[in-house]
Amino acid sequence: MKTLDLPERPEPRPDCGLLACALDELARPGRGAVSLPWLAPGRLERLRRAAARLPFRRARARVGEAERTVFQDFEITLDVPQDGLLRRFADELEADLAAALGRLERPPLAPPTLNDIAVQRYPAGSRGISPHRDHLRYRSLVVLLTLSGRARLFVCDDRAGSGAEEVSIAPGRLLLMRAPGFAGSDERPFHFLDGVSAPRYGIGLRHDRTKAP
Ligand SMILES: O=C(O)CCC(=O)C(=O)O
Ligand SMILES: [Fe+2]
Repeated sequence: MKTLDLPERPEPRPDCGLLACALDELARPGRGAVSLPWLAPGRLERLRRAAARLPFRRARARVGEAERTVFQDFEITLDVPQDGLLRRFADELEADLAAALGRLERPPLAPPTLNDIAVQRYPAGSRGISPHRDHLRYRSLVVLLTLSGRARLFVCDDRAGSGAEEVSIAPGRLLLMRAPGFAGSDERPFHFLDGVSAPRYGIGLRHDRTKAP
């Protein structure tokens, strides 16, 4: 007897109203990052499986000199197939950001092209990443999607981690962080990640001004 595989039930699109609200909230003075629920478990698990197949390498344990040293304890890959699920997610997110920005009276940025995708993997017990600012070449908005795991992300005032405020990176959530050019400011918030108690997969989506759009 033949069995019939039903096509996957289409999942509802994420709510662009929520994304517009989050972008508006991020534009408030003093706000470095915000997070919002974004993907349902089914889609998330498919993305996590696609991420797990990528060729990771260990990140350098320390970058920068002397008091500017940043400690990193994760694996990373930038080798994301152009025709795969992760790139498709980035394309959809570009469209969702454009739609959300279109709803705002005073959009804090032009719709970004997410031309830089990094996938990171942290084992349980990892030390995470110490306080740092993302590179200057990343413009307007940094987006982190958490695919799985348990960890804490904080936005803080300096390299010592003073004034740390936690922003949720529970699986399925999208974290939005300011980058230079957001709301007419050059602000690059310090942030760090620690407390990895279950293996984390996360995707960082950015606009790198040194690459083709
Ligand atoms: O694990 C993440 O999602 C991002 C950590 C981070 O801040 C970075 O790699 O710049
Ligand atoms: Fe970062």
